[in-house]
Amino acid sequence: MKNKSPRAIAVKILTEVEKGSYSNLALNRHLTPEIEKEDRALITELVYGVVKYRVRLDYVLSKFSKVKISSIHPVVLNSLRVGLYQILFLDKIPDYAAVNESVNVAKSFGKRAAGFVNGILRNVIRNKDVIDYPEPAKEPVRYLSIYYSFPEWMVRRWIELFGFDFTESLLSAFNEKPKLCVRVNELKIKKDDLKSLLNKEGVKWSSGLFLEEALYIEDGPPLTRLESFKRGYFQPQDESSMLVARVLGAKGEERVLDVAAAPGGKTTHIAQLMKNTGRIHAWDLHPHRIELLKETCRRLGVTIVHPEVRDAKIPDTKSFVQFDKVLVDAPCSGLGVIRRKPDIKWTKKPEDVVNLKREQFELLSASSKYVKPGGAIVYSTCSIEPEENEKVIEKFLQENRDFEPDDIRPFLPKALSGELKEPYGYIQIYPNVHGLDGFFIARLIRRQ
Ligand SMILES: C[S@@+](CC[C@H](N)C(=O)[O-])C[C@H]1O[C@@H](n2cnc3c(N)ncnc32)[C@H](O)[C@@H]1O
Repeated sequence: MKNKSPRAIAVKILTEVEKGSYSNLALNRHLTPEIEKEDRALITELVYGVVKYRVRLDYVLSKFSKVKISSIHPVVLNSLRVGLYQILFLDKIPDYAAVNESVNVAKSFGKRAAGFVNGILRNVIRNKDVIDYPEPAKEPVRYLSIYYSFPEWMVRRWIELFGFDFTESLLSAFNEKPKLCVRVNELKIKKDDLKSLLNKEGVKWSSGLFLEEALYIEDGPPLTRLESFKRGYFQPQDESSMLVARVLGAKGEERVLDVAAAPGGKTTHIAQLMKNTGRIHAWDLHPHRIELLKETCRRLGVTIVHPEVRDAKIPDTKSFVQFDKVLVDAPCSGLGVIRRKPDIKWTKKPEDVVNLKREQFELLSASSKYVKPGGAIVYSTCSIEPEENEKVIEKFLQENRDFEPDDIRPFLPKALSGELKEPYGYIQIYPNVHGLDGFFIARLIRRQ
């Protein structure tokens, strides 16, 4: 496909995503520097929009197409989805422009494909205000699954866990476009100085919702091209992820172990809170991810981290009871961060949650051996699934009587600690409640 229009590029990316690419990686590959800022923004919006709303888009298309959706050629289908997404969701783009652009993309497949796309999209425009969706009262799972575009298994699971109303607000929040959040690297720059510098670099920012080290990026050039990024004055990181280092509460001069550390967002935040004193051992299973962690430490000027490629499930007996603080930021389903990674809707399967909980429990159990008596272990995931979170903690506490839940309220901002219930040992963050990525954080103490 030689067409270099933003819609054509979006269709190409979407067709790669359907073959198994992650949308963020495919976007990075195709968003070459010569593409204008506005076009980059449009391509990104179209790709994430179609990935996010695929079920709803296909449902609407199926109402207007005589050909079964599964029989339409992927490029023609993605031209239709891109056109339909603009018609249903992007008021700033006139309907006729959305149709013409999709027709142009489909033209590479011949006149018939172009006519097919033209006919369906024009028909949608005439009828878009009277599209029938399943009735929520009669078919709650099907309705939520189609309207908010989620796999039925996720919707069913969340309705069982949280009820219909909470699930609906959760799905809606997962579909919102999250703002980019960064952590001010106070090891290198004062927050007010970074704000002034960002102003000079043409970046619009706003303050964090809960934490003083957080800033939201409202608009501006791509972050990694900024001098302030290259100099290590900030690190992209969601605010809920920043809560983890806060809850760990490591102080300067302590010995800390971060068993699943790469690419290092939380490790470097811990180092920042320790004022770059003491020692952090940072392990990860994957060598290429440890390289990323080293690079992050270098850029941010963090010097107390000792990275090591290690499987944290294999005991290192000489390190037992050696650490004041241990962090287990466990591999997880990622179902809490769908607003940032919409592919998760389609790549995760119900069995992932079941398989992961075993892995998470083993990782927590193995890591607990390194905690000194009186020391603390923090367990976190970017998931909202109880099996990966409080159930792992409950099982661990049942089998490890030398650990007890700790009160995490002193480590949290007041706006969050107020909502916790006894024994105050963990917090579950939800995007629809807190406006942050879904996250779970628990803190346990090893008895003296
Ligand atoms: C959620 S990510 C960690 C993110 C990291 N803490 C941060 O804030 O940047 C989980 C990490 O666990 C690592 N991992 C998975 N199994 C592991 C194991 N058995 N031992 C050590 N690391 C492991 C993965 O390679 C992955 O980098």
